Amino acid sequence: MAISKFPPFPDDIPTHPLLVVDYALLKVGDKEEIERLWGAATQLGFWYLKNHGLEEEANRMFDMGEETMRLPMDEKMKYEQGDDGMSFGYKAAGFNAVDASGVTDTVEFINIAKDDALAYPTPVRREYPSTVNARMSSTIQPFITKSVQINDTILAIFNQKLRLPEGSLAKKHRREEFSSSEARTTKNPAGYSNDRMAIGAHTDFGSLSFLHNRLGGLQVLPPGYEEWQYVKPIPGHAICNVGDALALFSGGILRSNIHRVVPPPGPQGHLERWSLVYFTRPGDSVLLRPLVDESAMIAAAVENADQLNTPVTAHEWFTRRIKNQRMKNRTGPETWQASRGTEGGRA
Ligand SMILES: O=C(O)CCC(=O)C(=O)O
Ligand SMILES: [Fe+2]
Repeated sequence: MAISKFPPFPDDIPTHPLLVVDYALLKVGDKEEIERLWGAATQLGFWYLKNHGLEEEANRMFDMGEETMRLPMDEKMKYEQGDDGMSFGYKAAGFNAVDASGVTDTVEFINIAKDDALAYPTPVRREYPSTVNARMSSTIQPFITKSVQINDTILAIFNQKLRLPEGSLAKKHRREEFSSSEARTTKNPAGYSNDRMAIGAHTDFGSLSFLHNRLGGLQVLPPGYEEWQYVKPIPGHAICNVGDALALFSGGILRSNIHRVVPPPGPQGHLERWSLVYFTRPGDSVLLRPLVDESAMIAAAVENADQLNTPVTAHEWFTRRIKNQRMKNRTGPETWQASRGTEGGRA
């Protein structure tokens, strides 16, 4: 799935520029690059990441996604997420709401638990379609292992910048503890009108998202803006963003920005759109609350930050949000409200 085979992103529609962060420089502790990352994570909460070294793995994940979505629908449905708030597995198009009125989403996706990929061939969270199992060792494990390494490096930088004791954020994302961390390959079929939301406006649930896009369609609503802005895919550049869990841990210093997905713009509009994300999320038992006891900087920030009235565990948080975006669980606009995170002010 080489990016060059797609028509270019149109040059006559406005896009929102993101800072470009060089992962190779982050890895060697380059101070200027760390400042650039910090600026991006605290202002918009989105940035491009170049030199991440995952292009090949990402291409193979797109192949896995295509193979999986080509399976007959009744086969895919054997691995559906279900209505109890579990994220792992297959989600059919139309099974989630995109807004409070109950308009349905248009994407299908397959979510693979980090825990299952790393424990393969022993299923520890759930079972997957044959197309996933066939690529677990060759494709999914390497993609997840490298994504985890990259996100761990970024978390260690945030740990230091937030003046937390060494390893504090790492302890909330331990490899050994079960979590909702997962890889997702998403397909949005062509043919929808350009204002039909593929994925409704949301903040990401977890700590860090690492996204690979080939076509346009991702939009952000930056602070102070009233109109959605496209984020232009750049070859070789991943798009990274902060999720609600890190925003909560940091007392709002790190920003979890609202975003959504619409069909690709202009000459890309007639194409199906594929995207790939690795979501780093805290361990299931971790409480989502500002780390005020561990950092004076966070304690000072927290007074004017969004925070949960009653802290919940990461597991409770994900279950509530995933469950309440499912159409099957919808009773009215309140169900959408119950699926929201920090984007509406106090969560
Ligand atoms: O497909 C994209 O560009 C973004 C997907 C997304 O926001 C998500 O799955 O949380
Ligand atoms: Fe997202």
